[in-house]
Amino acid sequence: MVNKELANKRSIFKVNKLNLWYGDDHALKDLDFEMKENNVSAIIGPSGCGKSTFIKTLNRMVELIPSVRTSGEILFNGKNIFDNSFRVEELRTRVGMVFQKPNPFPKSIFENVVYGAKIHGITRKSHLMEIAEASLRSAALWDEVKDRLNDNAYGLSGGQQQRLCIARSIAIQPEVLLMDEPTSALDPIATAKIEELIIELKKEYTIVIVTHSMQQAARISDETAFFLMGELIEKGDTKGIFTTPKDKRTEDYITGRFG
Ligand SMILES: Nc1ncnc2c1ncn2[C@@H]1O[C@H](COP(=O)(O)OP(=O)(O)OP(=O)(O)O)[C@@H](O)[C@H]1O
Repeated sequence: MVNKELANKRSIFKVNKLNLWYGDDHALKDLDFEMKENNVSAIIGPSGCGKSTFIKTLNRMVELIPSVRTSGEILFNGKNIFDNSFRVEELRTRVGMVFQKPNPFPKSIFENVVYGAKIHGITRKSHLMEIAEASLRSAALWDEVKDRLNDNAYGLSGGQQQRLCIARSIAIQPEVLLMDEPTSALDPIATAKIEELIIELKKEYTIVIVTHSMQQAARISDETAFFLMGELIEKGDTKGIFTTPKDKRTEDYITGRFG
């Protein structure tokens, strides 16, 4: 069944025939993938199938590894991110990333959130304070930290640190948030908070989340993509993928026959 609401949404990323090699290792194979605005896409698949590589390609972070070579195109708002005219700094500003392990800087909570804004030349204290408050509110952390903004971020719990990292990403107003297993280092309560936050954030952002938890993909994503050995086997409406997968390999994976 064609999801009409989804079909009417604007395309943020359109990936055409993407291949990626680490030296001789062919890690992504002929991927086609489309991502619509204000949607949560979950990427699932067994270890080593290329999930992290794929999302790190979307903001060209993967190119920090010298052996990487790519072919194909990734259109971001219609422009190929591999074109020489596309500035990688701009791409990474508009496509933020949150990692598996929370990685705050060894600075105060406030300095963590406004780090990107300062790099972009904002210096006025009142403006930085506005950015910090808005970002921390969006990341559902404001109430917990508003009285200790000058404390070191390392004093926060793991779940709070992860929400701080989300606030830091939001502070530079990206369009897309890439999340690489953002709850795998967290307990169930902190995980539930991040999941609620993701559902709230999709009103303003387009989100791609890599997850090993199929329950998590089912709870929070609109679309799910199943990767296997560098190939995109199947992608579609999350409910459809989990109830009536088209490919036998997807079915085997979601029913726990391998992975
Ligand atoms: N820096 C690297 N250098 C060389 N090969 C790499 C590098 N990173 C990943 N690979 C290889 O690329 C393939 C895909 O790895 P990737 O980390 O993207 O998979 P994944 O699905 O995210 O795995 P996991 O679920 O375990 O995190 C694997 O064969 C891996 O060994």
